[in-house]
Amino acid sequence: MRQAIPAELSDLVRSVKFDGGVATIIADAGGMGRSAAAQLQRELEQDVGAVEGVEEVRVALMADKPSRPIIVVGSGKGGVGKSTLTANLAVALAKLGHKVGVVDADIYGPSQPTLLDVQGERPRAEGQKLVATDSPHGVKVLSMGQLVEPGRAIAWRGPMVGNALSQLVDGDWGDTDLLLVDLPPGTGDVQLSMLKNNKPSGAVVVSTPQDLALIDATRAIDLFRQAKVPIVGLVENMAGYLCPHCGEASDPFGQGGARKAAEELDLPFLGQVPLAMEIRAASDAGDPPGAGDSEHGQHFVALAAQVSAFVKAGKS
Ligand SMILES: Nc1ncnc2c1ncn2[C@@H]1O[C@H](COP(=O)(O)OP(=O)(O)OP(=O)(O)O)[C@@H](O)[C@H]1O
Repeated sequence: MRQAIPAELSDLVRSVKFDGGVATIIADAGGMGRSAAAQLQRELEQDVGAVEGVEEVRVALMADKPSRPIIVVGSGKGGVGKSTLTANLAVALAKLGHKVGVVDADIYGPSQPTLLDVQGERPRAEGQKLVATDSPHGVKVLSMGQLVEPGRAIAWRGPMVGNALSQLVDGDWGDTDLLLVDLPPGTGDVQLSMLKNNKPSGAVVVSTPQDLALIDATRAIDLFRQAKVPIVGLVENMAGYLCPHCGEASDPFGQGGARKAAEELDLPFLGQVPLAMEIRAASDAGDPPGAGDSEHGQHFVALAAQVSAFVKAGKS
C-alpha cells in the first residue's frame, strides 16, 4: 500500500493500514495551510484509491498542533543578529496587522525578554499551560530565559530540550495568529525537536556577509531543506557600516555575500540590515526599531512585509 504513495508525500505519512477493503492513512499536515492540507488529502485518496482491492480510503490529517503558522529564525553561526532580527520582525509584523507571539528557543543565550522589554517577568501557568507574557510592543513572548536561570540550560540533553520547547510552543498564546521562533545557532537538539514536534511553516535564515557565517548558514539551510521546511529567504545582517562621526562607509564583514549565496542556493534574498549603533542600542534597551518609522525601522518593516506575504500565501 505504501508503495502507491509518491516519494514526495511519503515523509508526511505516519501510518497506513488496510483492512476489509478500507485503507486508513494517518498523515502529518502540521504547519500546512488549509489548501495545502486539502490537496495532500486529495492526492493520498487518489493514489491509494487506485490500488487494486481498495474500496475506500480514509485519510486522517494530524493538523491539530500548530493551528497557527510557525516561522523559525535560524542561523548557522552565533552572534549574527538572529535574536535582534526576530524581535524586530515580530514588532514590524504586529504593525502590519499580525497577532504575533515570539518563542525564544535560544537555550544558550535567551535574549528576547531583554529585546522585547519583559525582563524579569515570569509567565504564570494556567492548568497545564504557560500563559505567554504581553510585551509593551504588542507581541507576546515566552522564553527559555523565563523558565530557567541564565546559563543553567546549557547542560540539557535532547529530551529535556524537547520538553521545554514544547512548553513554550504549546503555551497559551491567546489569539496569536503567527509564532516566530528564535532558534539557537547551529543544527542541534532544539532544531531537531522543533522539526519533529512542531513542523514550521517556513524558515528565515540570517547571516552576516562573511564567508564563514555563510558556510554555516548553508548548513542550517540544508537541515531545513532535508526536513522539507520551506525557506522564506536569506537576510544579510550587519551589512555595511556608516561611521556616525566621519560618515565614511565601510564593510567590516564584507559585501553582498548573502545575496550571492541566496542566488547560488536558489533561495529568495529578503534584504540587508546595516550594522548600526542605533540598532544595537535600541534593541538592547528593549525598544526594537522595527516598531517605529526610523530609517532603521524601515529595513525591518520591508523584511516583515515579505514574511507576511509568505504567511498569507500559505493560508490561502
Ligand atoms: N544590524 C545590527 N547593527 C548593530 N548591532 C547589531 C545588529 N544586529 C545585531 N546586533 C548586535 O549584535 C549582537 C548579537 O546579536 P544577536 O544577539 O541578535 O545575535 P544572535 O545571532 O541571536 O546571537 P546568539 O548566537 O547569541 O543567539 C547584539 O549585541 C546585537 O545588539
